[in-house]
Amino acid sequence: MSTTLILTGEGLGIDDVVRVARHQDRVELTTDPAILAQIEASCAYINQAVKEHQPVYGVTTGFGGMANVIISPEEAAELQNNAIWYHKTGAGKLLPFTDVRAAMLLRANSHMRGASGIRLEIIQRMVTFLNANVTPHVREFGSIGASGDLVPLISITGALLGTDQAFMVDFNGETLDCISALERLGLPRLRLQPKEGLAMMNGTSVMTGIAANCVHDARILLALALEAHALMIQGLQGTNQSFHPFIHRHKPHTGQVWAADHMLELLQGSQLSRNELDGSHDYRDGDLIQDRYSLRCLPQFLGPIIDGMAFISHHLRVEINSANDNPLIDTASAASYHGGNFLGQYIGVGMDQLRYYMGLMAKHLDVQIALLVSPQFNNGLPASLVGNIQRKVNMGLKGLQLTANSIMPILTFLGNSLADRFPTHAEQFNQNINSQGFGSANLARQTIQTLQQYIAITLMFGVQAVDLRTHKLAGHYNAAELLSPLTAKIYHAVRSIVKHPPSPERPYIWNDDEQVLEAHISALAHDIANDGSLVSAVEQTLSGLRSIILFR
Ligand SMILES: O=C(O)/C=C/c1cccc(O)c1
Repeated sequence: MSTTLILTGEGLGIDDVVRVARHQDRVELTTDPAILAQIEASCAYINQAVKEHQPVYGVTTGFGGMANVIISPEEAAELQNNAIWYHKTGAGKLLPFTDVRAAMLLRANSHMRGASGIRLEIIQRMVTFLNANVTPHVREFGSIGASGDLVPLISITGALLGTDQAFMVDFNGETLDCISALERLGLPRLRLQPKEGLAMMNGTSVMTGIAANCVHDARILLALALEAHALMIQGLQGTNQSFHPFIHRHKPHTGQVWAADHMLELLQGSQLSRNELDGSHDYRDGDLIQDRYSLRCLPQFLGPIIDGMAFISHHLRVEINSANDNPLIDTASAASYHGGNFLGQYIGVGMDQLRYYMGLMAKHLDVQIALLVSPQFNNGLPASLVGNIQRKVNMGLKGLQLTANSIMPILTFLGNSLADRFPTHAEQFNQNINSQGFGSANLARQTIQTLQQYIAITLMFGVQAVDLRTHKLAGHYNAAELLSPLTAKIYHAVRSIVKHPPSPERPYIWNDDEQVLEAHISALAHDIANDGSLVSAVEQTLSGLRSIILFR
């Protein structure tokens, strides 16, 4: 259901950003007189400072490493408008429009805090663009995340104002130059007044918008990964004893305890996994008395990822609701302060962490797949999870594992940090520390899209494994009858997306030449990326995560 979001500069959540960016929820600026008066007062402060020749960075001086240049009142507006031209230097592919929409929303929200000295008319223009589905073209290279996302934000600014035809937009699916777009919207072209160029470009909104979309997706992938593990544990006939509350009470890290409790919930009622919560140890002929680490230590391994995601989400939310340009105007004290809220280090470090965690998650799932396909470790299932073992020319999920094995190393590679690789010489050594937050967030998007493919594959392994285990235990292949009620939901969702409904006669994959697995991967990954039925099937896991990862 579409709602209207009111921007006040506070209280905006990650899910709000996603609703506007991806689902076209409407946006309005608050009509709260105190907030509007504050915005006006910040503009009045700037105009006065210009008139009185007061030394204020970027208002009556040049920018950055040229801040020693004095700017006269006559030149003050020109300084801002000129910034649009020399920052029109974006390179590479266009950013997804959903990320640019998130960026415009966050820039407007930031300005509503009334500390930036920008007119309401320009803030409103971002909202008009959002509601009319007009999205400026922004390129993937150009920001070092230090003085904010200067180059990407200027692409937005030039389009909003109609500075030149070189600034292009997507107008509801049509590519247009910004001047034609403004005509269609019935809006005049605008010029910036003193400080407004800095207010627009000197902030973290693009990297933060990308990060919000990525964190939303990462939470879904974490939920799906937990459910895939639950399927695979049942496929391997693992025990629930490793998740016993007694164990985790004695090492009560928040994420670890939650993961253990949740695995118990996910496995509850399963007739495939071993129920040993009473402390019994089900000795199996010649087999290990306890599960291997990828099963037994799951809460200890995933716990730090869950806690880490909570940390990232918390700081992302603070950034979303921040004034992040320079200088900031304190109208109550009739002062302006030179600082550096535009340094996107929380985003840079946060997105580095996010990619690192996603890489760890993939590595964990990859080893679970390896157990499943290896008769030495899979507790009696066929090699490579072959369905029809009567047919010798049948290799099962061998090719699928190769694809998984080709993706996992890329995900762990993408887990490398970027924030520590900053150029100290940037912008005449003025921006000599910089966050690389924009680059890190762009890499995070790549991680998310790659992991969506990987999780799709993981689910295919989980589903085939539980069908084969069901056959071993019950003599038929319909795992839905023996799975825990919670994991039966994701099982059904997978079977329905790949258009292979459960059957007592045969597992998901019987003979190699009966289906194109590539098409299955693609259909499942598409469903995940679009919050489809797989995401609905794991709602209980998502809502559990919501309780410990700040989800708003
Ligand atoms: O040092 C600062 O506060 C800002 C540097 C800056 C801002 C805008 C455009 C630039 O080229 C540098």
